[in-house]
Amino acid sequence: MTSHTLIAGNWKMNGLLSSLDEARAIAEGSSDSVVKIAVFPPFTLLHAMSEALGPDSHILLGGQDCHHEDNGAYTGDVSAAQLLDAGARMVLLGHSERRHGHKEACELVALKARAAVKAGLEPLICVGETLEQRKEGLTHAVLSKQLRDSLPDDLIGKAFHVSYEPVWAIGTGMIATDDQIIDAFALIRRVISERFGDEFKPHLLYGGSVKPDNAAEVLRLEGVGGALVGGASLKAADFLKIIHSAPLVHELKS
Ligand SMILES: O=C(CO)COP(=O)(O)O
Repeated sequence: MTSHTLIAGNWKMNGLLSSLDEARAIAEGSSDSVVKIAVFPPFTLLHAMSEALGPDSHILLGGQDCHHEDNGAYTGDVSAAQLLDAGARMVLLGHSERRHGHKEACELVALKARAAVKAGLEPLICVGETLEQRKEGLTHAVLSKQLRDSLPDDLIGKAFHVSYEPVWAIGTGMIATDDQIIDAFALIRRVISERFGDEFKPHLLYGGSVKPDNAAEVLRLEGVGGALVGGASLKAADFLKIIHSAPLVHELKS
């Protein structure tokens, strides 16, 4: 069984209205690609980007986080329904910059995932170990716990995605080795199929220092269904090179 490769760009806290030109260039440069493409701009750009790309754009948009409640007195937060309203179809959850920078626990990520699917968004849930945890031989234990506790039962039967992003590979230029990625993906697939059943095969992405010159190698690895790209998604020229180096489809392994 095959599925379209998903190439997603996480703009993090980057981008002003002037950056919409990059989004337009990404759309124009990929109009003939069957690779699934997603961009996660900051909240401030979501609606403007949705308008700039138009209602029939092949680029899926997503928020970088959402609150777990539908609405209420949560100053500074954004709900899943508000993201949808602004043009998002997806939402990033549990990114390590939130798990570590904002001390977000797995249980909170699970509540957010529940709110996301309830609102009709596809969550893209990130997991990954720190360098310390890897050095201590805890990678499997950390990933298993994050997957077990961050994925609510509400995801059963719903479209969602998981990205393996080793914390030490994010923004460092130090991409994980093929063996490290293959090993982590085998574990992630096993945990997800134990939890959701063999039939269920979400997109599994790799993230962490994916660049135009290493994307093809990562994306050809067994079971890698796409990439979640940070820095190299900010410039259309770089992101398009990654999109064009991706296989159009990948095998879904059980
Ligand atoms: O955090 C990431 C994507 O979510 C990866 O960031 P970089 O591609 O900049 O390493």
